[in-house]
Amino acid sequence: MAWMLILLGVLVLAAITLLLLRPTRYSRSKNDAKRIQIVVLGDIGRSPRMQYHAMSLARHGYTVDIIGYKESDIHPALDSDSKVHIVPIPPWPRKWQTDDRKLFVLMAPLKVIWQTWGLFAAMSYKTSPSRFVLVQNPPSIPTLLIARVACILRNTTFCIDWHNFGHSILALKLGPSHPLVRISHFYEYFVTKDAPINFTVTAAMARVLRENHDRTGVVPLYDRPPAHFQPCPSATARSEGFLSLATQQSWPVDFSSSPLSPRVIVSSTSWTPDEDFSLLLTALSSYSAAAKSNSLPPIIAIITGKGPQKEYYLSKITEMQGHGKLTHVRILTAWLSIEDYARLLSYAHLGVSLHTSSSGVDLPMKVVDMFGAGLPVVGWDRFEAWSELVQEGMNGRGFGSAEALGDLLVELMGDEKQMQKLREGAEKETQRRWNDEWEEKAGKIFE
Ligand SMILES: Nc1nc2c(ncn2[C@@H]2O[C@H](COP(=O)(O)OP(=O)(O)O[C@H]3O[C@H](CO)[C@@H](O)[C@H](O)[C@@H]3O)[C@@H](O)[C@H]2O)c(=O)[nH]1
Repeated sequence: MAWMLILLGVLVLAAITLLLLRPTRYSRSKNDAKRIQIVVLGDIGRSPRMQYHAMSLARHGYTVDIIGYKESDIHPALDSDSKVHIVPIPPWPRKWQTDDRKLFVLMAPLKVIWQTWGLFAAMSYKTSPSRFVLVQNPPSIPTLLIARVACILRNTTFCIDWHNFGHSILALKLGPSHPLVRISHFYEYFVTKDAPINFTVTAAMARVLRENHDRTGVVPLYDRPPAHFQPCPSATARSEGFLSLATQQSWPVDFSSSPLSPRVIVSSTSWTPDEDFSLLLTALSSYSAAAKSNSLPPIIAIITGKGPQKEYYLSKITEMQGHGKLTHVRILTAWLSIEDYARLLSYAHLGVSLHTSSSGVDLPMKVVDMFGAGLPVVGWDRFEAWSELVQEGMNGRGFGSAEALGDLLVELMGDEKQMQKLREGAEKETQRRWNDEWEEKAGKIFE
C-alpha cells in the first residue's frame, strides 16, 4: 500500500513538473503570426544558405530567431537587422574535449546530452513560440528529432531545408551497409515523414524524396548567389584588386622565377573528408612541372575555409614544397571576412570545386559563390546533380581525376580565348540571384 502511495506521489510530481516546464505554444494570434526559427546544429557564420533564408524571411516581414553555434562572424546584414535574433547554443566546453580514446567513449554520450539539451532549450524556452521552424539537414542526429519534438510541443510547423542526406555522409565514414548507416537512414526519413514543407538544393534531391520516400510538399530551391557577390568589371581592375587584397592579407605573391604574371585560382572548403585536396595538390604539382617546360604562367592557389582536415593538408603542402614539386605554384590558405571572400572570388581567374557529393544529388555552394562573382569553375563532376549547376564548356569544365585536373589547368592557363568564353558564361549566372529564387519558390509558402 505504502509503495503505491509513493508511486502515485512520484507520478503526480512528474506530471506537475512536466506541466510547469511545458514550453509556450504557438497560436495564430496577432503577435505570434510572423515568427520563424531557423535551426542549424553548426556554426551559423559558416552556414551561408541558412543566413540567406533569414535575410529573405526578415525582408518578408518575419521576426527570425537563428539557433546555432556562434563561432564565425555572422553576415553584417543580419547583425544589423533588428528583426533577426541570434540564439546561440552553448558549445561543448573546450576543456572537456579529448583525444584519449577511453575518455572519449565516456564523454561522447555526455556530449550528445549536452547538445540535445542546448538545442532543445534554445528551441523551446529561450525563444517565443513561432509559426514555422526551418531546420537544416544534415546534421540529422540529433537535430531532426529534437526539432520534431519541439514542434509538437510548441504547435509549430516543421519545415526542412535538405542540403544533403545525413546517412550518405555517415556512409562515407562507415560504408553503406554498416548497421549505423541503416539506422540513420531509417531515422532520417521516419522523423521527417510528416514535414509538410521540404526545400531541396537540387531537382534530383526532390525527386529522391518524392519517388523513394513518398513525400509531398517538396520544393527545389536552388542556391543562388546573394547580392554581395559581384563580378569585377575588367582584367586590370581584377589584377589591381588582387594585389591590394594580397597586401592587406600579407600574402607573398611575387614570382621572381617567371616573367609571366601569375594566375589566381581559388578553392573554398570546410576541409571535410568528402573533399580530397590531394587531387588539387597532385594536379598543381603536374602543372608546376608543365609550366617550367611550356612557359605557362605561375599559379597562386588560394584555399579558403575552416575545418578539421586543414592541418593535415598544410603539412602535405610543406612536404611537397620541400621536394621542389611546387616551384611554379604557390599555395596559400586563408579565412576571410565575408566581404573579402567575395572580393577574392571576383579577382581570381578560375575557381576549383572538389566537392564529391556523398548522395550524388547535393551541390557545392562554393560554385554558386563563384558564379555570383563571375568566376568560371573547374570541378569534380562525377555525380548526378553536377549538370544542374555547371554547363560543360559554357561556364565551367568538369574532371574526374587528379591527372584530368592537371591537364585542364595546363589547357586553360594557356588558352586565353577559352578562359574568356567561360568567364562570359559565368557572368551570365550573376543575373538570377538568391532573392529572385527565394521569392519565387519560398515567398508564397511563407506568406
Ligand atoms: N566568410 C568566409 N566564408 C568562407 C570562406 N571560405 C569558405 N567559406 C564558406 O564556406 C563555403 C564552402 O563550404 P563547404 O562546406 O565546402 O560547402 P559546399 O560543399 O560548397 O556546400 C554545402 O552546402 C550545400 C547547400 O547549401 C550542400 O548541398 C553541400 O552538401 C554542402 O553542405 C563557401 O560557400 C563559403 O560560404 C572564407 O574564407 N570566408
